[in-house]
Amino acid sequence: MALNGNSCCWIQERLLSGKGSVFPNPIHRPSATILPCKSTALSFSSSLQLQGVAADRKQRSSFVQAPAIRCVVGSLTKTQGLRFAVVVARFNEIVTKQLLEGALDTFSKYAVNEEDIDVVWVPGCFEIGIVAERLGKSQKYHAILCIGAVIRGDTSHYDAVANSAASGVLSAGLNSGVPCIFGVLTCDNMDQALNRAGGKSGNKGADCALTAIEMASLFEHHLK
Ligand SMILES: Nc1c(NC[C@H](O)[C@H](O)[C@H](O)CO)[nH]c(=O)[nH]c1=O
Ligand SMILES: CC(=O)[C@@H](O)COP(=O)(O)O
Repeated sequence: MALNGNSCCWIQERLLSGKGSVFPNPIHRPSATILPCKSTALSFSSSLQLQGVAADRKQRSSFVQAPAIRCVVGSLTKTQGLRFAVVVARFNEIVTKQLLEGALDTFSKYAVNEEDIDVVWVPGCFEIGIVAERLGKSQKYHAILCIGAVIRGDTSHYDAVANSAASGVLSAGLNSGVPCIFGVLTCDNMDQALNRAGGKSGNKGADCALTAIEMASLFEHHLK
């Protein structure tokens, strides 16, 4: 088990303090050799001698400090300088304009500068993917928010449009390397759609704007 400088110093401190060994259990000695950092090599060997002394005097109860797990998450409060494109479908505009309004309100609430937001209108959800990919590849934006509403009709056309929209947005993100957020409603009727565009079920456009901010921050502040 290779240790970093911090854990070597911790082990040295623990041994010198006589608080028992640093191995979790005498019978479970690590098979790998502990590799102390060079600066503590000599003092480390004397520490191991102390370990024997300490062990004679006290019941061994010890633990090994695992290296800290690094957690990475995008921020919702570090939006300065983040640029966004919003691709919105005109089809079912009574719904999509409310999704767009929810998204823009959220960007404003989280201090995204208006001059850092571009809105691009397309005819329908089927056209979102190719436009999102073009915007992503332009490298002008930190995230692309894709907004639309696919509402079931009398035929299976719904499935073609809904599935194409989803795969189009996914491909745009993967191909451009810029987060593309799926803010497309897929509903059985207009009531379901309106309820999710500012009605009793909230506003999916606002929700996805938050996702866009977090992903833009994750990529810009942590994954470069
Ligand atoms: N039925 C819906 C459509 N249909 C149009 C397609 O998106 C596309 O514009 C057309 O097939 C030409 O390529 N679009 C929606 O956004 N929502 C629908 O419910
Ligand atoms: C999702 C659609 O394309 C749909 O609105 C078309 O309606 P229909 O299936 O009645 O032609």
